[in-house]
Amino acid sequence: MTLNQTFSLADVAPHNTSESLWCIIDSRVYDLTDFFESHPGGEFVLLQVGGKDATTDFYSLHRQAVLEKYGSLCIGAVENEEAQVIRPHPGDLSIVPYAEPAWLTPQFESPYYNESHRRLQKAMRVFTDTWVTPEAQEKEISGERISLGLIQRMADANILGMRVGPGPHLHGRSILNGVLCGEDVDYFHDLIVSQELVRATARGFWDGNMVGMTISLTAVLQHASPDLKEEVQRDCLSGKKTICLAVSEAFAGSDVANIRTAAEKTRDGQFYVVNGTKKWITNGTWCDYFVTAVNTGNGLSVLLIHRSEGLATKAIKTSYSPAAGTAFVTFDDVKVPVRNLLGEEGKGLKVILSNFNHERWMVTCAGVRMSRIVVEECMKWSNQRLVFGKRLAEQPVIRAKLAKMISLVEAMQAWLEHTTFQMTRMSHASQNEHLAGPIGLLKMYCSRCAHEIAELAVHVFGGRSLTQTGMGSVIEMFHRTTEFDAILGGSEDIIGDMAVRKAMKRFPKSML
Ligand code: HEM
Repeated sequence: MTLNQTFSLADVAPHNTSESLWCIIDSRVYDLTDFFESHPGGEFVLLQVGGKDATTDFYSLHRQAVLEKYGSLCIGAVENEEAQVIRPHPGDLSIVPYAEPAWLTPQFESPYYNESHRRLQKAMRVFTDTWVTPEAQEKEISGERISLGLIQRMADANILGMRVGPGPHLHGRSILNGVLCGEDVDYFHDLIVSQELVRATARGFWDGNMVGMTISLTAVLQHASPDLKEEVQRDCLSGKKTICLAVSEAFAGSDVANIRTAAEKTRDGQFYVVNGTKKWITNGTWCDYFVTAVNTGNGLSVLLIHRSEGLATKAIKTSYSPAAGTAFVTFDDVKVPVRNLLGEEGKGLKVILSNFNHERWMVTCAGVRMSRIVVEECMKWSNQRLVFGKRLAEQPVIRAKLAKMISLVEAMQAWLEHTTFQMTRMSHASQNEHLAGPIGLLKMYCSRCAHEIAELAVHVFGGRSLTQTGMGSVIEMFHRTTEFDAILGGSEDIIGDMAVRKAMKRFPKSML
């Protein structure tokens, strides 16, 4: 893009044919001569605006990001005119109403966040805008796994460690080059990392971005022997190796107790021999370690299995991007040293359940932020789209949909923050005792709200919500994938039921 050269309106006007085609957008002059034949919206519309100011037409159909991408078409600026459109920079907060949670809105205060949270949010936003979003957008389409370069970058900044939540694994580590000490990390920092990373708006890539580690490394940190824990923590948090959770099977999803993958001890008692299959294993196509639920004959047990002879993975085609690395895993006489048992034999359910709260809460953090991004998209579109000669937002029916969406997202964030605050005040054991029910209900509520927001957004965007490119692409992705959150980490019906059963157990014995 060059703005050194300036043109008058009279200079631009003659360039209105296919031989030389210029137009003005927001005080900048674009030479479309070599572009108009490949324009995704067709040649005709561009020939119509040749030599003219096309600002209104352009912004009723495109986002500023299109101009950033095609910046090389810009040949200069219109003399004595100022640009009106705001050009975002990495790290910027959105100024669209309700696009940021209240604590990031200057007029409001929050009791939950201190200066360290604000520093982390700023640094995470710059990191996501600069390094994550460009790769996420590319890989979501190509379906390739996250690059080793980005994993390394996250490892160096200790973002990988942050993704497992607060704890001793972060002690002695500096987060994002001194923004925060690992010892000071709490669940609000954890929430910020999840909510900022998901802004890359690429659902398959988001799951591919180490979600497998988030939901499985914790089992190793809490239940492995000290030397195994040390080894795996070092491998995973340095980005050298990757790890995933292998629980669900064709035979057993939320009914974990029905798992058929079997582990039998060798006669010398040195190894388990594992046989069976696992299905829907996020990141499984490329992971090195598998935290695997197995049937040891005396109940459910959990083994840390290294990718080794007899372990094969195959990609499963799902409705979202293969960048998530969703796998079908086969274990064919895989030999696993007994030291790789996590927790006690036959008591694996405890190991699996011990991380479910954090997983469900993390899924909720991301889902709430994605819902807010959808609200932002709808607000922008309603403001820019002209229909029947008016902005979409001038139609009361559209405003009613926006009101519904905003109120849902604000309610979700408020309940999420309230729950997060309780987490900061409880030990891991107390969380398991007192928060399993409330987190289950929170997740259920948020996945229902997201479902409703997706439906409303489709109505606001119309046909554009069906296309994977252009203005409605975020809505298309959200509508296609948000329902996953009702399933991941436990189906919403089951966790809702679990929450009520837990509450009924605490019901007073005497009649009321
Ligand atoms: C620098 C100038 C322009 C560039 C680089 C450009 C680029 C694009 C791109 C990349 C798309 C695909 C959708 C998207 O990513 O948003 C698109 C769609 C479209 N463009 Fe342009 N465009 C330009 C100017 C214009 C102008 C001035 C008009 C109208 C007068 C126009 C009309 C359209 C239409 C009708 C579509 C299809 C949109 C839809 O159905 O959602 N474009 N353009």
